[in-house]
Amino acid sequence: MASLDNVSPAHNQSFLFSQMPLLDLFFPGLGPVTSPAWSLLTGGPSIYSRALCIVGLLLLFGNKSARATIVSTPNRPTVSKIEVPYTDEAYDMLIFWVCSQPFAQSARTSLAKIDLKSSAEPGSHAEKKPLHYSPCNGRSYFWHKGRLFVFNRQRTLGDFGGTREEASLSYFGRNPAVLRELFNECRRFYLESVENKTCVFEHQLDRWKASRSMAKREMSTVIINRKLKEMLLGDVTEFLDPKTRAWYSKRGLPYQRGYLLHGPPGTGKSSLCLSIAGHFDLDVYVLTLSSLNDHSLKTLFAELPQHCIVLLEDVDATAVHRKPDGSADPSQSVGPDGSTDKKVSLSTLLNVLDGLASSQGRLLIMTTNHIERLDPALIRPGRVDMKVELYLADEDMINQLFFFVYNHPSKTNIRDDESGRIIPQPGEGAVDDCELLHLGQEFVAKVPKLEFSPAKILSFLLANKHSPRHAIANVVAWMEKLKEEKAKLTRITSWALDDNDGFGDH
Ligand SMILES: Nc1ncnc2c1ncn2[C@@H]1O[C@H](COP(=O)(O)OP(=O)(O)OP(=O)(O)O)[C@@H](O)[C@H]1O
Repeated sequence: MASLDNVSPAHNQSFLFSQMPLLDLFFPGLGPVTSPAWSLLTGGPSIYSRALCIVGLLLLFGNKSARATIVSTPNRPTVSKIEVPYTDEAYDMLIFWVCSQPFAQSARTSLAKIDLKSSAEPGSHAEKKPLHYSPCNGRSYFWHKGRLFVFNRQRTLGDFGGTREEASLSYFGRNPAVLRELFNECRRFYLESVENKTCVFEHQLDRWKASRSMAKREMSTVIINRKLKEMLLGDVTEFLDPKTRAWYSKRGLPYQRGYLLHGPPGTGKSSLCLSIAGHFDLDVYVLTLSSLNDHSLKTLFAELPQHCIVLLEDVDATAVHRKPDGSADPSQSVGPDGSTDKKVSLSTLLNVLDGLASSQGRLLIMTTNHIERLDPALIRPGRVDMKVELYLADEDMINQLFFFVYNHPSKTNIRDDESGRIIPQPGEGAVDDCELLHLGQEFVAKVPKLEFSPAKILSFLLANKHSPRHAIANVVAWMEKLKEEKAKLTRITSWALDDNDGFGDH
């Protein structure tokens, strides 16, 4: 790939001469004038000014056909074009590829954003918040594999104060296969960049949009009851088996499966969902019911791809109302604060979950801290096929969490070639396997069972990650502190309630 802007003058010149027969093909009559013009053009400061020179020369000296070509470019039928809607993942593929190309760096109009994906090391003030530029609101001309293309991206003000974007890729030729080949290249480039990552999609109005991609979370990093984990993995594996799909299809059943992950905060519900996505290489589509209405919910379900996870987090927080006669209220749902301005009705939610408008092969994962608050219709078999309860840490989980922190694979892999023993890592307070086993037992003995969430224990261990002995020495004091904080919080809450009551009495 080469842009007119980003090649050294000498190289640029020879490169451009190699393109001249091609220019002749698309701009009949251009050949005789290009030769002296190239030397002028290759020294120009930007692609824009060079493009202007070309246009000027053609209009001045070109024959009738060349002038006509310029005037109607690039909307003439001699130009092939692919348009890409903003809300499609193809848009991300194109923009991602474009931004990696040299011509993007010299675009005259760009969109500047903080580069959230930058892997720059924190610390240096000068390198904080690096910027990322992408061509915008204008045409960029570029050469790719000996052909001239045009990238065009327009941002306009959309409905409700938002921005609308659209992009297109054009090619000076009639063969659409050339454009498709380039687009395929964009697709491959994009897919390579998200390999070993889990892509998360969120909705903007009633369209899905890729919001982030994150490193796949390994199943082994989520510490839950081992049998439960095996059962869950087995169930998903069987569901995603192509034979199961055929089985569903023969019986005319919607090919989809629902899971409810429930349990106290910090027990790993969201983490488990992400690790399932990582393990089975599925993308996650996050639904936020509170920002949707019936119509957008239906549209979003209709636009789900095959084989994906739909995640409905904290589903109790947007409980949907029933009518007094017990049927699902078609017009209202209630937010956690009791307000009735949310617009997804229970009946519509149940319908979309039943799969009438849904994709084939979707896994629905709902999470909640309060299963008792959910409408029974929402979690009846067929809509939720498996309920997975996650607990506060029991003995086995405390032990697993301890080993997860101090015996991480990255450390155990570093072994002495001859003895096979772990080589202590400097500054890590490293201990050998046997000692770690004893320390683990000591730690487990000090922590009460089913009292702390895995999130809390993990956070404590991470604060002591360099030394398991420190963790053991500090764990009792840590638990005392947590208890004190909890008691303080309870006092404040009851004081606030008493105060409110007292105020109300007056
Ligand atoms: N069982 C677990 N195994 C490993 N890490 C866990 C586990 N539970 C929680 N964590 C860690 O604690 C943090 C919070 O976990 P997560 O958000 O998955 O919990 P949750 O149950 O979804 O919480 P909430 O109900 O508050 O949304 C994450 O950093 C996660 O890595």
